[in-house]
Amino acid sequence: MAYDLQLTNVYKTYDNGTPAVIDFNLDVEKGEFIAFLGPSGCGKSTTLRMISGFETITSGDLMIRGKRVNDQLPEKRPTSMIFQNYALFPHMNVRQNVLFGLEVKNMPRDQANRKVDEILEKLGLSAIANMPTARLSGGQRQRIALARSLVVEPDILLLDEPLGALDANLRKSIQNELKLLQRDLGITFVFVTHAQSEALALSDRIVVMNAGRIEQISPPRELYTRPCSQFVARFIGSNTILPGTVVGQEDGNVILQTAFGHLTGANRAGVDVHAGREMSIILPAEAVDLVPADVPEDEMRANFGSNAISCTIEKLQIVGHIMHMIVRFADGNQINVEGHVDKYRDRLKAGSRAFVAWNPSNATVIDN
Ligand SMILES: Nc1ncnc2c1ncn2[C@@H]1O[C@H](COP(=O)(O)OP(=O)(O)OP(=O)(O)O)[C@@H](O)[C@H]1O
Repeated sequence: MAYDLQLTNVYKTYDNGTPAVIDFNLDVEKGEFIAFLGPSGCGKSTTLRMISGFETITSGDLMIRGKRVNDQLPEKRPTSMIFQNYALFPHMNVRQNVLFGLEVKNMPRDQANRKVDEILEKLGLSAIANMPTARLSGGQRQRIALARSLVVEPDILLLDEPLGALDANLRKSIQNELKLLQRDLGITFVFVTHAQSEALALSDRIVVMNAGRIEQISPPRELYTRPCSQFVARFIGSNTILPGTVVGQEDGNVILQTAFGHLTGANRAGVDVHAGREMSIILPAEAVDLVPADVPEDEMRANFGSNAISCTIEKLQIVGHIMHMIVRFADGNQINVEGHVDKYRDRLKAGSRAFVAWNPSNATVIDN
C-alpha cells in the first residue's frame, strides 16, 4: 500500500536535551483527515513542523508518497502549512497574498492568475479580492490563509491550531466548511488542536499524544467509546473509571473484584488478563443505564448481569431532549449520566435511589 505520509520510529530531541517526540509511528492514506490531539507541550506542533521541514528530525524516517524527505527543504516538499496567526502580509491585498506562493514558484503570470481566481471563488473571497488584509475579520483572514496554502496544490495540508484565534460560533461554521472543502479536494489534512470537540468533529482518525508519545490512534467514535489507556480515558469524553483486580473471564468479558463487588467489561485490547492483574473498567457516560431501584432483581440480572452499582440521584436537569443527571455512589463519588428525556422522565426522581448499570460489551477493561 502506498501511503501519502509515513512516520516510522521518529524521534525529536531539541538541542537543550528536551525529548519532544518519542518513537512516533503513523501511516496516513491519501485523503485522510488526521488530527493530533493532546495537552500543551505533548509534541503536536513539533511533529507537524518535522513533516513540513521547518524542524529537523533527530532519528527515524519521514516518507511522503513513498519518498524519504528527512533532508528535503520545506519549499521542496509537497506540503503547505497554515499557522495559528495566519502569517498574512499586511501590506498586500487579498489577491496578492494568495498569488505570492505561485510567484515564488515562478509560475507564468496568466496561469497563476487563473489559479488564484479559481481558489478565491471556491472560498467565497472574490468580492474582497482587492481589499487589504489588515482590515478583514478573523474568519476572512482564516479563509485567505487557506486559499494561500491551497493555491500551490499541495499533496498534504498541515494546519497548526488554525481555528484557535476565532470565537466559538465562527469556529463551528469554519469547521464545517473545512471538512467539506477537504472532502471536495481529496487532499490529506494533518491538523493540530488541543480542542477535543474539534478533533472529534473533523477527523477520520485522531492521534492522541502525551509527553511526546502516541497514546492511541483511532477514529473519533472508537476513541470515545473504547479508550485504550488511562490517559485517554481521562482526557477524552466522560468516562467513569472503576479500578479492581482480575478474578476471571466469562463470555469474552473480564470479571474484576472492585469496591462495588464483581463488575465486568469487554477485553478489547486483547491483553493477557490473568487473575490478580490490576485493571480498570472504563465506562463511557453514554454506556450507562440508570435503572430505578424498584426494578425486580431477576430483570436486572437478565439485562446487566452483576453490573449494577447502587446510587442516589442528586440532580436531574432537562436540556432540549437530553436529561442530564448527577448520581452519587455510596463511597461519595459522583458521576454524570445523560440520556434521552423520553427514556427517563417518568422513571426517575431527584433524591431517589437507583442503579448505575451497563451491558459489559459497552465497557472496556484496560490496565491501570
Ligand atoms: N525550539 C524549541 N527548543 C526547545 N524545546 C522546545 C522547542 N519547541 C518546543 N519545545 C519543547 O518541546 C516539547 C513539545 O513542544 P510542542 O510545541 O511540540 O508541543 P505542543 O503539543 O504543540 O504544545 P502546544 O499545544 O502548547 O503548542 C515541549 O516540552 C516544549 O517546551
